[in-house]
Amino acid sequence: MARIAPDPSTAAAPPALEVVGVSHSYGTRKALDDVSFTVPQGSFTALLGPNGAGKSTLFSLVTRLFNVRDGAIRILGQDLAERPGEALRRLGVVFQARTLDLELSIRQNLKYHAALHGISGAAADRRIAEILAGSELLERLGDKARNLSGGQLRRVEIVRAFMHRPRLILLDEPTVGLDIRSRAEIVAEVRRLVMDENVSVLWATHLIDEIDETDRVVVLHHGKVLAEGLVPDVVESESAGSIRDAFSRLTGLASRQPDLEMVS
Ligand SMILES: Nc1ncnc2c1ncn2[C@@H]1O[C@H](COP(=O)(O)OP(=O)(O)OP(=O)(O)O)[C@@H](O)[C@H]1O
Repeated sequence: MARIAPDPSTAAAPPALEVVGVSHSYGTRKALDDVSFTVPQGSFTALLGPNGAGKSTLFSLVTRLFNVRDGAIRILGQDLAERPGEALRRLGVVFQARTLDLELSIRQNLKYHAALHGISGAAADRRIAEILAGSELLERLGDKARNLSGGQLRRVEIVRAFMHRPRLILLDEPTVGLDIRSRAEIVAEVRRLVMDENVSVLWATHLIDEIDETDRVVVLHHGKVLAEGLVPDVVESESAGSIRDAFSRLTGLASRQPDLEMVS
């Protein structure tokens, strides 16, 4: 596997996320096979893999929906099995499936989540105003979630994930099912929040066009990590012309497709 050395400037801090030798099976089907990678602090790391690569399984393990039976996962140095409370307190998650209560207003959805993290009414209102400064969603806070578009609902879920000031954000294919404009808005919004709040991101996607030249990328295929590193380094190590080309060389999947939706 092509594994590129991490940026030395971040080497001293514990990684935001460390996945070490993690395997997971559903019955006899191995979904993750000895998976190891890191998300350095302050990085935007794309977890790139086609449908069925194992991305959601990995997210289920990091969020403790499933127990880690083989290997270890650490969030900012805290072992998920040994100190789950400490580790999960620093984590914000946007799952693939929609999880807002459609009968509650946007404000109620955000404040309910804040309350679960011990953030009281006035502090939660201040935090909402802070995250949504300059966004048209500020004017929609009193609207029921059911009256928002799919792209707006996704953006509210992203805001919700940031409410308790996590240090690491996981997003599991957050733009699935959205049109091109909404997708671009969401990618831009997350990148802006990452800069403003100095958080680390693991962004699972099968869409190569969501990956930026400055990102780190972890290529996952059939439950195995095939490459890990900054995009230019992965491209170079595969003697490829682009990350799409590098992905194609690593996985043997065709690179002409606009995305990887149809391959697995
Ligand atoms: N509950 C389950 N029972 C059995 N097999 C499962 C289950 N969930 C996932 N799998 C299998 O595990 C493998 C990895 O699936 P996973 O959903 O983690 O991949 P993914 O990269 O998230 O794909 P997608 O983008 O389609 O969600 C696939 O072969 C899938 O069929």
